[in-house]
Amino acid sequence: MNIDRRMFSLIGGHRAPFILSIAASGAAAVMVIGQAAALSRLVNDAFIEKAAPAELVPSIGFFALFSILRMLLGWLGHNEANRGTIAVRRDLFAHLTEAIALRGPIYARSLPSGRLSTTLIKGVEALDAYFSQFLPQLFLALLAPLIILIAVFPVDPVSGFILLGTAPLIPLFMALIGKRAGAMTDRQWETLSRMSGYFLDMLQGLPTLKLFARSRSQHDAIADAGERFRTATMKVLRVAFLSSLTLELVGTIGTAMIAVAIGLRLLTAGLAFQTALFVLLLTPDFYLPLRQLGLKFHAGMEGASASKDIFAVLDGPVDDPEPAGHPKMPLAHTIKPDVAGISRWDIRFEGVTYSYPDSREPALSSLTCTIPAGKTTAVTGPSGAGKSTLMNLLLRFQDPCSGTITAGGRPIGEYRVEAWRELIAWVPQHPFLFNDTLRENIMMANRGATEETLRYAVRLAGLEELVNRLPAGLDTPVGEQGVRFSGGEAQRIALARAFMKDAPILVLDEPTSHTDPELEAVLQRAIRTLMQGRTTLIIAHRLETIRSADAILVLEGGRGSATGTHRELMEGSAFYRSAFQNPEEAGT
Ligand SMILES: Nc1ncnc2c1ncn2[C@@H]1O[C@H](COP(=O)(O)OP(=O)(O)OP(=O)(O)O)[C@@H](O)[C@H]1O
Repeated sequence: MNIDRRMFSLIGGHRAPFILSIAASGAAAVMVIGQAAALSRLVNDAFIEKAAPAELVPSIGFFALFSILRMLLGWLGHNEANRGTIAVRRDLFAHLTEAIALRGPIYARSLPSGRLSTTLIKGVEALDAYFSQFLPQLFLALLAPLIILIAVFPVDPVSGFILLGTAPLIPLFMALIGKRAGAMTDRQWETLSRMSGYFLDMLQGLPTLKLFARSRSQHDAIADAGERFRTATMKVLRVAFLSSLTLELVGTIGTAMIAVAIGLRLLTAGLAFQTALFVLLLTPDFYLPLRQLGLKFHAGMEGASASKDIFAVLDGPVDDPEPAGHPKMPLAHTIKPDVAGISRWDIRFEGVTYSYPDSREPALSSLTCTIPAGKTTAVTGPSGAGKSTLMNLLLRFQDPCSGTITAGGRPIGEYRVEAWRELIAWVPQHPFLFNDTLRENIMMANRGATEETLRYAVRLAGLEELVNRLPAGLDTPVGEQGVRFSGGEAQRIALARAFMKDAPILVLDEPTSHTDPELEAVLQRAIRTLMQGRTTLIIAHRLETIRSADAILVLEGGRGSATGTHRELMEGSAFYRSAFQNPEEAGT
């Protein structure tokens, strides 16, 4: 019946509106009894007792009163269920985005394209229907027939027994159908996720597909996925249709049995007309919530299927709420590196090994090295050597499989992830720009910063001229993923963010693509200013950057093959020598 304890747990602190909704629906069921009682009395008095019109007024009044109350309570129940659902959805969305953020970009990238967005958008939407429609209806289907049964039994036990005998058939059939429908809805959900993935892949890779004349085959793949989704949906709809038909049938047969039994007893005068009418009026309302549950059954199924993906995201690693606490790393550039104690903030990798899931070879293997506090360490090595993996481990986008990374006298895993990341400013090679103004894109690094700090960061990042050229200056929208900026400009925006954050640790991935020499010089100058006095880890591609670093780490095949200064490495590392002996040869 799609009642999942974990789904209930999502309601969390928002039980009140749901309880109110169920109570209102229960009270509406009581009003139905009042309505039936008033109407049966009215008809009996008018046609059997031939009462005077004035004597009918109280029954008419009660009937109107119960009808209005029923309507209002129904509305309240509906409204409260929606209110509760909106609160659950808001919380769920926040938990999901928090869980995804905590797992980091490696996790997001490891999922098939579109899966995460389908979970976030369609999944949460499917749960919406589960909470606002299916769940209240489920309780109503349990409560309303029970209330009606309590009203019918004392006045007509025969009808009471018929109702009692037929009602369990409905959940029984639903459970039988549900078993099969569950697997089908799961398949439908799976094909929907795959289809979204194809769409996203095609949109993102359109230039590549065009260039290799493969857009036709991708089009066919989408058509295939669409067809599979259609087939899966039709199967689900067939079962949904069958289930509501079955429930309708049970309801109709039950009503017919009661009508026949009442008719026979009316003929033999074994039953009063008013009682007979009262029971007959209530019978459709007895089956109604159960039949309506059949209609909402599909929403319940879809919600249950979607919840599997949602829980898979929520069940990810959680940030330990009671870890060593907030690391208080001093801003290295405000302290001279030789001050006693700063070396406590050296970042040490001790026997760190990391293997990607489904990978045979570790990306990093027993790496032991130190990134001295307040100094610049350049990391270099051939493609695939593990440089980005090292950076991701430091940023805690992933955790070592074995070995430890320590800073401030503790393994960094003992700090709260968010608190640790607060210490780091990260300038990736391809920074992400959000579809907002330039100001917001820079301010996101430090929401509380003043306009003066913002202007200062813009100047240090060499963005002043660009800002002056923009139509609305800092308030110019950057467009989706920063379409209006070049790669070099986006890099400088990322540098401005880092200046704004003013964090003691700086992690940078030096851009490999060359902009024009003038801009290049601006970028390099900005990077050098930013690095000053901070604990910097830079994935370096240019000899100039590497030479200016305090220490150089050469990675090869996931292992630290050499460390030292430029001069030492020229002598001691074959890779380093071959890569950098010619000063013009900059890239790695
Ligand atoms: N998400 C992933 N899943 C599986 N293997 C991965 C993943 N990311 C990287 N690898 C593998 O891990 C190894 C190290 O990759 P990494 O990206 O750290 O190298 P890199 O030195 O940064 O390379 P480059 O200079 O080309 O960016 C490579 O063999 C790569 O194929």
